[in-house]
Amino acid sequence: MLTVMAIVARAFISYSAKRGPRPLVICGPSGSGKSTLLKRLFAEYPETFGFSVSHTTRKPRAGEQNGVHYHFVSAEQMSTLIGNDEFIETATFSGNQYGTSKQAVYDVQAQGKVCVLDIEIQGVEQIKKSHLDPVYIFNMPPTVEDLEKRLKKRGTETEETLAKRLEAAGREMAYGQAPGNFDIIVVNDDLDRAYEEFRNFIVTSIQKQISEGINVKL
Ligand SMILES: Nc1ncnc2c1ncn2[C@@H]1O[C@H](COP(=O)(O)OP(=O)(O)OP(=O)(O)O)[C@@H](O)[C@H]1O
Repeated sequence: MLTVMAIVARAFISYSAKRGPRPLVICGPSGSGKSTLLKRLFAEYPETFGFSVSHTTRKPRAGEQNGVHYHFVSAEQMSTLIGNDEFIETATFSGNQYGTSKQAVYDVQAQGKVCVLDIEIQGVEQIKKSHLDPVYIFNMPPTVEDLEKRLKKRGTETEETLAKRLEAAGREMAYGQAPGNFDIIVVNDDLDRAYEEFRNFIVTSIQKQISEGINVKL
């Protein structure tokens, strides 16, 4: 019995090692500070992390390269990919479809980088059904009142979009705090303190993977 378990464990480790480092899912209400934390993380570890290249049905703009800025696809190709369950998350903005494919995440892993996925709850639910096996981080503000203040101060919202974001925040915070949904909940109260907790958790996880033979630069 022990031998079978050892074989299974070894097979799993070698499978993961081939795939590369585990992706990093970061989820949290709009305005909770995900971009702020990620920006600091990328600045501190410029070679460790990467973003996946999304698919889109919108036309390329001048200077945009297929496979670099986006994978540009037709609406028909997009539907086929969706039908084949290729995406972690899809969304529609002003008539165009966008999506993060599982393959795009594997491509980042193959470069020995930790693929960062800044996704919403639906994406988290999708990814839990996949084989991507990421590390899950939920980022939240101390209170919804703080969130409102920060979004107002950021100056990016109309009254309507602000109301929508705050309404979604209540649902998201309940999901984020439900037992078992995330590996860690980082409350973004004081930015320096929150960043330290965020960074230390990620670095510890990467160091563990390195000790298991995964190749990633830290
Ligand atoms: N700990 C903090 N204390 C005070 N303000 C903060 C803190 N963290 C972030 N902010 C500010 O709050 C605003 C929202 O942060 P940010 O844009 O990083 O959020 P986000 O979660 O990435 O939002 P979105 O999902 O809409 O992109 C920004 O103006 C940022 O400077």
